[in-house]
Amino acid sequence: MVNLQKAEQAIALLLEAIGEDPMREGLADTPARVAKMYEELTQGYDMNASELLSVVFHSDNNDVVLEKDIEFHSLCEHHLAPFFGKVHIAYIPNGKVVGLSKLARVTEVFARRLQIQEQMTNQIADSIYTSLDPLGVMVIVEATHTCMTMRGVKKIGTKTVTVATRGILKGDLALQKSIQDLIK
Ligand SMILES: Nc1nc2c(ncn2[C@@H]2O[C@H](COP(=O)(O)OP(=O)(O)OP(=O)(O)O)[C@@H](O)[C@H]2O)c(=O)[nH]1
Ligand SMILES: [Zn+2]
Repeated sequence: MVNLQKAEQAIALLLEAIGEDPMREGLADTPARVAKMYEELTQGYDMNASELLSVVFHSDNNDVVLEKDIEFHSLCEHHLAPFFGKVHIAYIPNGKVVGLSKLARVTEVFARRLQIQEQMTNQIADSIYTSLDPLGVMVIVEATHTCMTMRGVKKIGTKTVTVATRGILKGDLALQKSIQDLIK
């Protein structure tokens, strides 16, 4: 849970630090707004992935299930700058499948935190691998980091791609390739 009062004080201090007057008309409500925004952007800390993935359905299918192009927004833990893009989640069921919306919800659980992209990718893969006990999981995340585009090296157009594989997908390059082809 975010301590809203503390967050408001911090934002007012930040405004002062950059030479602004936090009491001027346009900024008077800004500390409260920004505190609420951080509450929303970090609500993943209060969400539980294994609870979300506890409602499963029996299925004899053991071919790939892919939910692709799940959009996400997160905050990089180094600069508190947004990074955003798409998550693609593939898994090979082993008797259990989960409602498709839950894959998007699991993405929210881990995106709505201070993150680095590699860790977010691994956390999504691990939660599905642990909760569904599938034969394999592959998670691919493609993102733009505003800490690299609007500041620092300012390399507009750069994308970061991270991959996490679990189970039989770890060593099976042919299966990995067929999932990548489905994503294209
Ligand atoms: N591996 C990884 N690095 C990230 C991620 N988000 C931001 N970074 C990087 O974190 C690094 C932090 O580097 P520092 O040298 O401590 O910070 P900095 O001086 O602000 O670095 P510059 O961005 O190069 O100006 C930068 O290279 C960022 O590009 C992420 O999700 N994963
Ligand atoms: Zn950053």
